[in-house]
Amino acid sequence: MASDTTVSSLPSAVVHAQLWLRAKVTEPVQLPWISTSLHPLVLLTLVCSVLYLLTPPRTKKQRLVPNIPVVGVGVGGIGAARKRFLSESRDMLLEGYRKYGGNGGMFYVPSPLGERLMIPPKYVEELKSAPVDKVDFVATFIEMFEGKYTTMGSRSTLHPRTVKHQLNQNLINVMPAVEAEIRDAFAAQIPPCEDWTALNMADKFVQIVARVSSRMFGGTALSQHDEWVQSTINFATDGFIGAQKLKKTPVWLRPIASRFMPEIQKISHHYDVARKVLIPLLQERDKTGERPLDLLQWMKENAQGEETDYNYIAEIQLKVSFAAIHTSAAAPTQLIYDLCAMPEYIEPLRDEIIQALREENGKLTKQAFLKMPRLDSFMKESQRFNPLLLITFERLVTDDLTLSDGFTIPANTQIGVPTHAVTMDSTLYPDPEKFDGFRFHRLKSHDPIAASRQVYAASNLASMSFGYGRHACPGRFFASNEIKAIMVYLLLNYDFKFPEGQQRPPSLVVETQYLPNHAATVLMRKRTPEF
Ligand code: HEM
Repeated sequence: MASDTTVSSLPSAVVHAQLWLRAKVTEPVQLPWISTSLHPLVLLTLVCSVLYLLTPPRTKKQRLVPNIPVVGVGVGGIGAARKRFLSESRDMLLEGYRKYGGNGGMFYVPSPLGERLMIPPKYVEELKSAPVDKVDFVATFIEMFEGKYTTMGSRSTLHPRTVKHQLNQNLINVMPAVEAEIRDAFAAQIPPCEDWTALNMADKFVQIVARVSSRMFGGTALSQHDEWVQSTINFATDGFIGAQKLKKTPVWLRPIASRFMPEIQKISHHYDVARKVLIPLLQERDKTGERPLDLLQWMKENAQGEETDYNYIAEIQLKVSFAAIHTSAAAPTQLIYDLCAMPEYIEPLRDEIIQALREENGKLTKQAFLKMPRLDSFMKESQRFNPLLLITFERLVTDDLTLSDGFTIPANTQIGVPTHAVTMDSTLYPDPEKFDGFRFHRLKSHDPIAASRQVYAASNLASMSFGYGRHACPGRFFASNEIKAIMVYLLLNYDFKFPEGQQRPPSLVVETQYLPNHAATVLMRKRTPEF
């Protein structure tokens, strides 16, 4: 058995993130600048003045609605429960939903952000169209990723509106380039695998998806630009680790501590790379008049006012990579783990793909995708068990908000839907604990009218992995095609299995995130593809 020593001996940024989280979750942050040789009094005065200038206003206090239960509070009180949420949110959400959420009830889950109010579907319908300044999507994101320091989160509408319109209208037009990039990225990332070869596929998929996404963002000028591709990957990882470190630092110290954190410092380097690579590309297009079908060009053409500044477009393009790469790379990772754990699904999926491609002359057309309902179903079932986010539709209610039945959500309440727990509800999903890879395919065949509600990219009250309402993920249709194209390539070109004795590796809970395991390996062997 061979092993991929060149790459697997260099753990990726995400592995670092996971190892860091495991190791440091209880460690206080060390501040090297504290051990200075300045006189203690001078030091104290200096520190106090800087803190006075930099300390943010105190965050407003949350008011809990009486009679709504708070789950998971045990002997250690609310403080211990909030800490527990960091690594046990999945269990706490399942407990809350089973006890109180099932019949449209509400509950709070304690978390470091405060007690989050889990709301029932009837309120989601009403809140999905509430004014954005009252039910704030971006504020939650900024809080979650310490956006004030990491820059994660953006109130720009340039990228959501461009993804929603131009990208979604061109989904099939971008596919040939996506397919070509998948072939190149696999060739670059996966060794020959003539015999079974142990690979860390979680890392490989991050690299592959980063290249494929970059191809859609700006063609080969981006997908073959290694510095850009690595920055798109590390921008997210640095933001994620930086945010986790900051969360363990007292609020009043964050303005200073953030300046000394290597991850936060690296974020500005990623912006430098984005500007260095993207601005000349945009200027070149001005000169030649070239209008390629890619996101960068569509954003350039959609931009208005301050958005037309190429610095702005470059920064936003980097932020799109945060939304697109680790999210989409998680899916094939979870899928290969599921297929290794349940190899009985491999041949039926392969057969379906071969048949669909045969009927479409070997091309991944829109029709070809429609002829792969089992693959779509398997992807959705895999996401039901291992979604990237355990809570979605996260919003901050900024002012007291009274709903049509008279219930008032107090100002400064973080709301959300316990999406994963909802998909484990037996009234919505029969036998929910059973992994049934083709359940959505059967549902679609029995009820063709409701079929669109059962597809991977669907967003409805029973299926909110991509969120819901005006901020529902606009990239989900592209993600669905991209992940399918990767799985088609994988299933046609490789056999795969777990090393002897290895079980399906569990996902890692980090607050509301449920991350694919980056420590496991998969044995890969090349096969002769039919197409
Ligand atoms: C499997 C992959 C993906 C998952 C699981 C995912 C998930 C999500 C979720 C849960 C939201 C928030 C929705 C809400 O709260 O209602 C979101 C928003 C967003 N996603 Fe995705 N996403 C994925 C891929 C992508 C891709 C490939 C792109 C870009 C091409 C993208 C672009 C965005 C943007 C721009 C937003 C913000 C929408 C807004 O501000 O209104 N996502 N995504």
